[in-house]
Amino acid sequence: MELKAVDYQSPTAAEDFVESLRQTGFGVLKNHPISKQQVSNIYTHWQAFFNSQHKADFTYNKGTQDGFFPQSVSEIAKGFKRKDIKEYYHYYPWGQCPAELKSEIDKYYQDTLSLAEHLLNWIEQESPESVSKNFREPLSNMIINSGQTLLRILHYPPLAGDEEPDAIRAAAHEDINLITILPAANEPGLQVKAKDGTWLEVPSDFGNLIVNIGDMLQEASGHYFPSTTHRVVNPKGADATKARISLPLFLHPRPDVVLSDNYTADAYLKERLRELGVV
Ligand SMILES: O=C(O)CCC(=O)C(=O)O
Ligand SMILES: [Fe+2]
Repeated sequence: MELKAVDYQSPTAAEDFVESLRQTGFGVLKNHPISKQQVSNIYTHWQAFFNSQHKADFTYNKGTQDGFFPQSVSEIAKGFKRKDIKEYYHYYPWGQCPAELKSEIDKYYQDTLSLAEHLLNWIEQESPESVSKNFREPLSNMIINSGQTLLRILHYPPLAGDEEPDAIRAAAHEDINLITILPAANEPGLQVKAKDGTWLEVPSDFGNLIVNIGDMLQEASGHYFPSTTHRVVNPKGADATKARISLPLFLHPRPDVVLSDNYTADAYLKERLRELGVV
């Protein structure tokens, strides 16, 4: 298995991209409409935020889950015991946000949301009839005005050397949502699990956009699209002293969207968050 970047402008882009999602759960796009300058500005500004004490003023709200999550409450992936070596901020347009960062991050959120609608149309259009006939509404419709779509700004601090031996930046997991859109981070480390169990590097050339299938689209497609396990490994050697910032947008359906005979989006999310011990 190999992950090749698909040219967003190519006449066969939809077909090539969806074929990659089907085979690997991941698709990589180049030559896409998200501005690199915008992404690199966000990395710079949020790195400064994570470096400042100001972040503690935005500690997450327990009920609504928006705001800053310090390393001490960072996630433990399903089936793992160690906390990931990361801190992060959950941005929702309705949630708390430092005033000086708001307009930039909101623009990115809205731009990427529009791109997501387009990519969900590609996915639907390229799905065989036997799969798409089970979608209860157009996929791109599911994310409109959902209020649940989450932009996570992740900061993986430089390694200090005193980490617990088996702790990693992000332990192996699957995403819960429909699809995730992620600009290549400023440092490598993201890996995806191939069907044969080996770990493959996701091409991290700055400017690539990485898209992956989450559990909700796997469920809605009757497992036609695989929600693939991925992780972020620790840097070695000289890279250990480098921080890494990444910016996944987790596209969530409206809570009332019916995913399958077994689940609405709301019931699915609650079940998964309970398993993770988040609610
Ligand atoms: O940091 C990354 O590259 C990926 C993060 C991720 O997989 C997640 O937060 O779900
Ligand atoms: Fe993930």
